[in-house]
Amino acid sequence: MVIKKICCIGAGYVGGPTCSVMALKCPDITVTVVDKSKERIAQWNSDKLPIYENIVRNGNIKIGNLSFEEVEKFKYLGATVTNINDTREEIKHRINMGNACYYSVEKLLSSSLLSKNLKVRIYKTVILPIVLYGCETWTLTLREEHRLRVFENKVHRKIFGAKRDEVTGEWRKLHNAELHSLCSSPDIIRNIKSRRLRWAGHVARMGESRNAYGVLVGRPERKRPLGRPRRRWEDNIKMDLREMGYDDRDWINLAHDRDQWLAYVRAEMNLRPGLDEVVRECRGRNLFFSTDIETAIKEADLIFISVNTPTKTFGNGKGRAADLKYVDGAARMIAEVATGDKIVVEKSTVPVRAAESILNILRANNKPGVSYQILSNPEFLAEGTAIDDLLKADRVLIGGEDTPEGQAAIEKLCWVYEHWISRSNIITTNTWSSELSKLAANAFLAQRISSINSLSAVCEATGADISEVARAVGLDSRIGSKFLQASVGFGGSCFQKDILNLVYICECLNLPEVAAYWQQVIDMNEYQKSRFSAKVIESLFNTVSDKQITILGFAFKKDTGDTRESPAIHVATTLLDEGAKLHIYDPKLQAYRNLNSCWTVTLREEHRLRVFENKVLRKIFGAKRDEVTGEWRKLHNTELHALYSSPDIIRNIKSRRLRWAGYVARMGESRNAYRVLVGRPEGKRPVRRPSHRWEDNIKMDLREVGYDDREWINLAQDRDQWRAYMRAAMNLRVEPSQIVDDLTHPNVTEEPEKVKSSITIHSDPYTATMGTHAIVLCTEWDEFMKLDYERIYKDMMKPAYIFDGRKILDHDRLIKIGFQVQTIGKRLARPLLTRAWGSPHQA
Ligand SMILES: NC(=O)C1=CN([C@@H]2O[C@H](COP(=O)(O)OP(=O)(O)OC[C@H]3O[C@@H](n4cnc5c(N)ncnc54)[C@H](O)[C@@H]3O)[C@@H](O)[C@H]2O)C=CC1
Ligand SMILES: O=C(O)[C@H]1O[C@H](OP(=O)(O)OP(=O)(O)OC[C@H]2O[C@@H](n3ccc(=O)[nH]c3=O)[C@H](O)[C@@H]2O)[C@H](O)[C@@H](O)[C@@H]1O
Repeated sequence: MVIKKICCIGAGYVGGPTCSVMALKCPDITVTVVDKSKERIAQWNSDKLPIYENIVRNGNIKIGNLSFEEVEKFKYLGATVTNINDTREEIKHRINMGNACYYSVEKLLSSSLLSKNLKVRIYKTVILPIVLYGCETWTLTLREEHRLRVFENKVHRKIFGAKRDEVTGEWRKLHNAELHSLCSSPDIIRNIKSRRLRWAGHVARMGESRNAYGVLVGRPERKRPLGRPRRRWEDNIKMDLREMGYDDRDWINLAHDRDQWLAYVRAEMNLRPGLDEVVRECRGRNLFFSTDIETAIKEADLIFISVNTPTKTFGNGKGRAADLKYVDGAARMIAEVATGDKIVVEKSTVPVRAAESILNILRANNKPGVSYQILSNPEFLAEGTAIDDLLKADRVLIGGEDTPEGQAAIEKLCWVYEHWISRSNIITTNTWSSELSKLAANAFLAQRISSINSLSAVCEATGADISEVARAVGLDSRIGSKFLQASVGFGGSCFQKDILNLVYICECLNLPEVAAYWQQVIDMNEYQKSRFSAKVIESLFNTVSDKQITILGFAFKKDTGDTRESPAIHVATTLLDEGAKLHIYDPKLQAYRNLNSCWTVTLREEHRLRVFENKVLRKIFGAKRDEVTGEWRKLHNTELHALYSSPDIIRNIKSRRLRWAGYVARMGESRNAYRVLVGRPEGKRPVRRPSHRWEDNIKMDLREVGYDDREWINLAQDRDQWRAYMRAAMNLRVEPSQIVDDLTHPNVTEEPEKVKSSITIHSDPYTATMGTHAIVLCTEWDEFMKLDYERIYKDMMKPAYIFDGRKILDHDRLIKIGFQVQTIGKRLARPLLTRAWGSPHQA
């Protein structure tokens, strides 16, 4: 049996990315990810994935005394330059030249005497330079990128030859995905982007005396013609930089630092695809997201269980043991619907010997003709770098039974991974070792953080600097430098839960000393979070009651939208308990909100309607006295929404639109309105993106409330169901609720209403810090390093405090601006305030 179909139960942080990479790298396998949550599947099937991871006009021209005739195009150093900087023609010409060269060496490329490596080298040294001549100045559009890729794929196809189809036995051309997995070097577009960046840096450093620089920074004087401006070369540069996480607009300054710029040029070449790109490439081809769990299980040869395994909140082992109810549920579902032989793979992190429980469930419900093999294949990816971790995994661990059937199942899973991971990096063990290794890996990683955090307290008490200690220790190759970054404490959905689980297992095995040893890793983390929160309160003269405090960053680490077990929750809760008013800003949680509203087509119209509504509401609720300046001011939009509890104007429109849509859908064919809805225009569609239709709006509104089936007209026939969707659309909150939910969860507070009234979520770091007494930085987002702290300082209450829980800010600069700065594991000189409070944490 070769694996043809894979099903993965659980479309979360593990299931989604893992299967996307599998689909990318295994074009011969169909991968279906199923989940019981309709909303999650709808997001995976939309453009907004549920996980965030982590580019001259008329008239003669006069220069000085010289007059130049305007021409439409001319050749300069062999490249065609046009008057409207249209590089399409030049790119076409270059591809033609490349083709001519390709045909002259075609025989070599298909020769059986030369190795594939040598042929690839011929392509890179003979053909590619001809195509890429002058590419540094190209402005690429998607169409041109496509043409260039088609050319490169043609050459690669010649080099790598045909493939015998496993099903039909016939020879066939290699698919693009197969070509990409055979070709390890960066593709032609990466090459162009990297060269373009190198040239851009060169031009930016040229200085004002040079023409090329003048063209770059100069702005044309005349009025811009109507219509969307065409993409400029500089836009390409900015887009390329943004792809690599540099979103500052002032790239010319960046280019002056040659080393930094070179790092970007190199990074461009090595940029791997993000989650969005991988999903976009595979979805609908061999990657599917669905809620039809039964069919996917029935059809699959191999089933991954990637469901969540949270800490138990009840019964035996409450607060420590892993809750296996979702794993159980998935196993029962498999037992119920499976037909034929299945390999069931535990991807979720589970306690040791969990495979046994799964097997018991499957065997107890055994049906004739069905047999199972259970494998353990834990996942080691980290959020935010999932695709990279999956593509370049240090190791893949597969545990199975030491029986011929068990070994055969291991071989089959190895075969899947061997599509992109070398065999030497695939380790096979017995099932229990594999399960324990996952818990052990997380425990070791968390232990390092707790170890360095424990020493950060010693540093603060002695004057040592934890960064220097970490560096000195980490340079010992036996220790290594990773995971030695002192912080406000580790968070995330796994470290704490997995170590608690390990502790519980040890207790059950009557190994109390081992249990106590690992428990200490968690205790140290709790101590670190409490110590940091206490430092904030103490520094603010031991009271934060009614003080405004800004929390910068709420995710448990940068580059993720996940807030599970985030240390920010601990810090925020402690401050709220002490009566503080919190203003919270997190770039990612904000971005989610922006994307949310992008789902609605006519953003401009929505904006106009909201502006109108806000004007009326402002009149109704009047002005507000500013707490800082004491002056009367207009209410901000967020304040208006907090005061106005009914659904806003857009919700109203969406709900009414759905009501009408249901009505039309039920009209029947005799009515014109119905015919307009279902009819399709006959003529050819004009070339350009089709404008959004009313029906698209309806579909989007439905998707927002979790209905992703395309057959909405059928749904509308059921009046009750339709009404339920209409109501849902009316009550959908657009505001991000994740932070509020985290802080009002019953485990966190007994007074959710009080908490809600004490927190404000901001969409901008500057409004979040306005009039605040202190800033507490909880997540190490890059954006926080680039904020305008002079501006922030001006708008804050004095003395202005910053507590850097991630050690990422330039403390000397902040102190110069006037801030009182506190961080982890280091005493900072505080020139303005010399008063001592008798605390060892105070400098
Ligand atoms: N988040 C991470 O970075 C990593 C997580 N893990 C482990 O992987 C497992 C999954 O973690 P995440 O993906 O973060 O969880 P998640 O909570 O993001 O996703 C789990 C998904 O499973 C679905 N689900 C639960 N029971 C189901 C059922 N019976 N049928 C269909 N769908 C069902 C849920 O609706 C949810 O969408 C956990 O055991 C975790 O410890 C392992 C490595 C990394
Ligand atoms: O089993 C899991 O779920 C995963 O858990 C972690 O991945 P993740 O939790 O996504 O994130 P990490 O990068 O490990 O960070 C965890 C926490 O530790 C903190 N941290 C990390 C490193 C460090 O030096 N200091 C530090 O405080 C981070 O800020 C974050 O709050 C592991 O790194 C993954 O290998 C593992 O697969």
